[in-house]
Amino acid sequence: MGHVSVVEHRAAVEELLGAGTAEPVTLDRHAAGRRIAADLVAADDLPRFDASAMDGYAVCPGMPDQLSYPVVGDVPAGSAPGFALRPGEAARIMTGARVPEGAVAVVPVERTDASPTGPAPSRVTLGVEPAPGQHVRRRGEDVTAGTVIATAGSTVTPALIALGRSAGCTTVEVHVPTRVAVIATGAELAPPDADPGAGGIHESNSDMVAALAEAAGCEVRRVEVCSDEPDELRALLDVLDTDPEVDLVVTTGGVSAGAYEVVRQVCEPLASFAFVHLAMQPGGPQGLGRYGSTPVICLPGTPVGAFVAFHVLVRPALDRRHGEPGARPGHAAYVGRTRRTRTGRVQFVTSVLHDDGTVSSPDARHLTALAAANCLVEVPEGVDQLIEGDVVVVHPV
Ligand SMILES: Nc1nc2c(c(=O)[nH]1)N[C@H]1C(S)=C(S)[C@@H](COP(=O)(O)OP(=O)(O)OC[C@H]3O[C@@H](n4cnc5c(N)ncnc54)[C@H](O)[C@@H]3O)O[C@H]1N2
Ligand code: MOO
Repeated sequence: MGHVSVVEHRAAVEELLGAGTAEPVTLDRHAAGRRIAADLVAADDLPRFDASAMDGYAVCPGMPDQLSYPVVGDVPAGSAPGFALRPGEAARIMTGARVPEGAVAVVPVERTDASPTGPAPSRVTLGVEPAPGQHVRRRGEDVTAGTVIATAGSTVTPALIALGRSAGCTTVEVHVPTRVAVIATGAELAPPDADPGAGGIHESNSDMVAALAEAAGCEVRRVEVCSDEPDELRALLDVLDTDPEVDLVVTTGGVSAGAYEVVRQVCEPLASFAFVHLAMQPGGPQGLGRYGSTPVICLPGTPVGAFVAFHVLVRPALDRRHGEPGARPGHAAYVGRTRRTRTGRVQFVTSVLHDDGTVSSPDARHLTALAAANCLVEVPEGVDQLIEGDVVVVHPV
């Protein structure tokens, strides 16, 4: 095992995963939440034409104080008025309908002597003198064709679906989720519905890692649990390597120094693989490489180690592939009892960031602390204790 820093290993994971791809998808509800890969440009003006904002009368005053008009037409929404208003004329018009050429303003029906229902009258008298442009939504006043309405890196939201569709866009270019297979390894692992027996344990990593991958925008294609038999793992990896719908395999367990480290036994002989013990705790033992042509990332078996390693080492590479800005580390003042930490390695302490901006690391153990945590406090290699008031680096999880 070589000695590699967290930063170096994170870069190696990024290099192994490479850049992501993009695809056009229909701009519909299924696109909501997708990360946009290329600027989205309005295909049409919005509104597409000068449109009425009210049910009422479009008027073309013949003189400044004209209140009484002959009604020369009726324009329901969806129709194209086949006439132009001449000075002194009015037309009945509905909200959203295209205003006839010549119209200067729209007067709501409530401000006239006309009935809101029934056939259009032959004359209408206004209760107010309209201001020019009143209640007319001008063509392109919201957005004009060719304008960027969403930039690469932003997300498809329900509001963007409304804007994009209204502006005539039918598709949007989005990042393609990385398709992931997860394999938890270990002879001791019993599925949730099985009795673990005397030496077995309840298996948990497979679905934890799968859920972490989904939270990182991946599509999880397979979730497997494999024994410590090298042939079984090999057979599984062979299948996944020939599956064109798997971009990445993440394994857990079998990477440390024991006699039955199935992941190392199968992968370490392969030229592209490297197994290392990072100066990081938890999650120190790590491996990566290609099985055939498929990138494989090997996380340690301890659930807390696998969780932390996923966050610290794998998530940034996935974020990059998916065009995600990624959660930025912050700073917070440590509160609570003095906590001893081990030097010689970077430690990621499961912690709670409070609303007042302070952070504490409850003295709970392992998975209890992980389940209660909303962040990891990064303790640098040379630091041997956390004291109240210390300003620490905090990674949201
Ligand atoms: N002699 C040494 N022993 C160990 C070292 C070392 O450097 N020298 N490193 C320790 C560290 S740190 C870690 S982390 C673990 C990593 O070990 P493995 O990746 O080989 O994982 P396993 O041995 O398979 O399992 C470790 C632990 O986690 C439990 N586990 C495993 N998989 C699951 C699962 N899917 N669901 C729930 N729990 C799981 C497993 O039962 C073990 O208790 O090695 C240390 N040892
Ligand atoms: O590196 Mo391990 O137990 O500390 O996850």
